[in-house]
Amino acid sequence: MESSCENARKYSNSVSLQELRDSLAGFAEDRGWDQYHSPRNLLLALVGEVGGLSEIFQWKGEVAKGLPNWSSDEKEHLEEELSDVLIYLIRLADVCGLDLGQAALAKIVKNAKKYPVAANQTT
Ligand SMILES: Nc1ccn([C@H]2C[C@H](O)[C@@H](COP(=O)(O)OP(=O)(O)OP(=O)(O)O)O2)c(=O)n1
Repeated sequence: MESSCENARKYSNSVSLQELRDSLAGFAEDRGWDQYHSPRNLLLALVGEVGGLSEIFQWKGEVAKGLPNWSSDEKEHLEEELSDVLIYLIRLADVCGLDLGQAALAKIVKNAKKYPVAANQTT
Protein backbone atom coordinates (compact mmCIF):
# COMPACT_ATOMS: atom_id res chain seq x y z
CA MET A 1 0.00 0.00 0.00
CA GLU A 2 1.34 3.42 -0.94
CA SER A 3 1.93 6.08 1.70
CA SER A 4 0.89 9.68 1.13
CA CYS A 5 4.60 10.51 0.72
CA GLU A 6 4.92 7.96 -2.09
CA ASN A 7 1.83 9.40 -3.72
CA ALA A 8 3.26 12.92 -3.45
CA ARG A 9 6.37 11.80 -5.35
CA LYS A 10 4.22 10.23 -8.06
CA TYR A 11 2.29 13.44 -8.77
CA SER A 12 4.28 15.40 -11.30
CA ASN A 13 2.50 18.76 -11.26
CA SER A 14 1.63 20.89 -8.30
CA VAL A 15 -1.62 22.75 -8.86
CA SER A 16 -2.47 25.64 -6.58
CA LEU A 17 -5.91 26.49 -5.28
CA GLN A 18 -5.32 30.01 -6.56
CA GLU A 19 -4.67 28.71 -10.08
CA LEU A 20 -7.85 26.65 -10.00
CA ARG A 21 -9.88 29.53 -8.54
CA ASP A 22 -8.72 31.96 -11.20
CA SER A 23 -9.24 29.44 -14.00
CA LEU A 24 -12.77 28.69 -12.82
CA ALA A 25 -13.61 32.38 -12.44
CA GLY A 26 -12.46 32.98 -16.03
CA PHE A 27 -14.39 29.94 -17.27
CA ALA A 28 -17.61 31.24 -15.72
CA GLU A 29 -17.06 34.82 -16.87
CA ASP A 30 -16.36 33.77 -20.48
CA ARG A 31 -19.72 31.95 -20.58
CA GLY A 32 -21.79 34.57 -18.77
CA TRP A 33 -22.33 32.09 -15.92
CA ASP A 34 -21.56 34.49 -13.08
CA GLN A 35 -25.26 35.27 -12.83
CA TYR A 36 -25.96 31.60 -12.05
CA HIS A 37 -22.99 31.04 -9.75
CA SER A 38 -24.63 32.39 -6.61
CA PRO A 39 -23.56 30.89 -3.27
CA ARG A 40 -26.79 28.92 -2.94
CA ASN A 41 -26.71 27.57 -6.49
CA LEU A 42 -23.10 26.51 -6.13
CA LEU A 43 -23.83 24.81 -2.83
CA LEU A 44 -26.67 22.83 -4.42
CA ALA A 45 -24.45 21.92 -7.37
CA LEU A 46 -21.76 20.81 -4.92
CA VAL A 47 -24.17 18.58 -3.02
CA GLY A 48 -25.40 17.11 -6.32
CA GLU A 49 -21.86 16.24 -7.34
CA VAL A 50 -21.18 14.65 -3.93
CA GLY A 51 -24.16 12.44 -4.76
CA GLY A 52 -22.54 11.49 -8.06
CA LEU A 53 -19.32 10.73 -6.24
CA SER A 54 -21.16 8.55 -3.73
CA GLU A 55 -22.80 6.54 -6.50
CA ILE A 56 -19.38 5.32 -7.62
CA PHE A 57 -18.82 3.66 -4.25
CA GLN A 58 -22.40 2.55 -3.76
CA TRP A 59 -22.82 -1.22 -3.47
CA LYS A 60 -19.10 -1.88 -3.86
CA GLY A 61 -18.53 -2.88 -0.24
CA GLU A 62 -15.24 -1.80 1.35
CA VAL A 63 -12.75 -0.41 -1.15
CA ALA A 64 -9.01 -0.97 -0.73
CA LYS A 65 -6.69 2.05 -0.67
CA GLY A 66 -5.11 2.65 -4.06
CA LEU A 67 -8.13 1.05 -5.77
CA PRO A 68 -6.15 -2.03 -6.88
CA ASN A 69 -9.10 -3.81 -8.50
CA TRP A 70 -10.58 -0.84 -10.32
CA SER A 71 -10.42 -0.47 -14.11
CA SER A 72 -8.86 2.63 -15.66
CA ASP A 73 -12.34 3.72 -16.76
CA GLU A 74 -13.60 3.47 -13.18
CA LYS A 75 -10.63 5.46 -11.91
CA GLU A 76 -11.16 8.10 -14.58
CA HIS A 77 -14.81 8.38 -13.61
CA LEU A 78 -13.79 8.83 -9.97
CA GLU A 79 -11.28 11.52 -10.94
CA GLU A 80 -14.02 13.38 -12.81
CA GLU A 81 -16.51 13.24 -9.94
CA LEU A 82 -13.88 14.29 -7.40
CA SER A 83 -12.96 17.17 -9.69
CA ASP A 84 -16.58 18.31 -9.97
CA VAL A 85 -16.79 18.43 -6.17
CA LEU A 86 -13.51 20.34 -5.91
CA ILE A 87 -14.51 22.75 -8.67
CA TYR A 88 -17.80 23.69 -7.04
CA LEU A 89 -16.17 23.91 -3.59
CA ILE A 90 -13.48 26.29 -4.83
CA ARG A 91 -16.03 28.34 -6.78
CA LEU A 92 -18.32 28.55 -3.73
CA ALA A 93 -15.50 29.84 -1.54
CA ASP A 94 -14.54 32.34 -4.24
CA VAL A 95 -17.99 33.86 -4.73
CA CYS A 96 -18.27 34.08 -0.93
CA GLY A 97 -15.05 36.11 -0.96
CA LEU A 98 -13.18 33.59 1.18
CA ASP A 99 -9.58 32.39 0.88
CA LEU A 100 -10.10 28.63 1.01
CA GLY A 101 -6.41 27.75 1.13
CA GLN A 102 -5.71 30.02 4.09
CA ALA A 103 -8.92 28.91 5.79
CA ALA A 104 -7.94 25.25 5.43
CA LEU A 105 -4.46 25.90 6.82
CA ALA A 106 -5.98 27.75 9.78
CA LYS A 107 -8.40 24.86 10.34
CA ILE A 108 -5.54 22.35 10.36
CA VAL A 109 -3.83 24.41 13.07
CA LYS A 110 -7.09 24.48 15.02
CA ASN A 111 -7.53 20.73 14.58
CA ALA A 112 -4.00 20.12 15.86
CA LYS A 113 -4.80 22.03 19.05
CA LYS A 114 -8.04 20.16 19.52
CA TYR A 115 -6.46 16.78 18.82
CA PRO A 116 -2.85 16.89 20.07
CA VAL A 117 -0.58 14.03 19.03
CA ALA A 118 -0.19 12.67 22.55
CA ALA A 119 -3.95 12.44 23.03
CA ASN A 120 -4.30 10.72 19.67
CA GLN A 121 -1.77 8.06 20.60
CA THR A 122 -3.83 6.93 23.58
CA THR A 123 -7.01 6.39 21.54
N1 LIG B 1 -23.57 26.17 -14.45
C1 LIG B 1 -22.49 25.37 -14.48
C2 LIG B 1 -22.55 24.13 -15.10
C3 LIG B 1 -21.42 23.34 -15.11
N2 LIG B 1 -20.30 23.78 -14.51
C4 LIG B 1 -19.10 22.95 -14.51
C5 LIG B 1 -18.67 22.54 -13.11
C6 LIG B 1 -18.59 21.05 -13.14
O1 LIG B 1 -17.20 20.63 -13.19
C7 LIG B 1 -19.27 20.62 -14.43
C8 LIG B 1 -20.63 20.07 -14.18
O2 LIG B 1 -21.22 19.87 -15.42
P1 LIG B 1 -22.55 19.00 -15.56
O3 LIG B 1 -23.64 19.62 -14.75
O4 LIG B 1 -22.78 18.82 -17.03
O5 LIG B 1 -22.22 17.63 -14.82
P2 LIG B 1 -21.26 16.45 -15.24
O6 LIG B 1 -20.04 16.98 -15.94
O7 LIG B 1 -21.04 15.70 -13.96
O8 LIG B 1 -22.08 15.63 -16.30
P3 LIG B 1 -23.08 14.44 -16.00
O9 LIG B 1 -24.02 14.93 -14.93
O10 LIG B 1 -23.76 14.21 -17.31
O11 LIG B 1 -22.23 13.29 -15.55
O12 LIG B 1 -19.32 21.77 -15.25
C9 LIG B 1 -20.26 25.00 -13.92
O13 LIG B 1 -19.23 25.43 -13.41
N3 LIG B 1 -21.37 25.79 -13.90
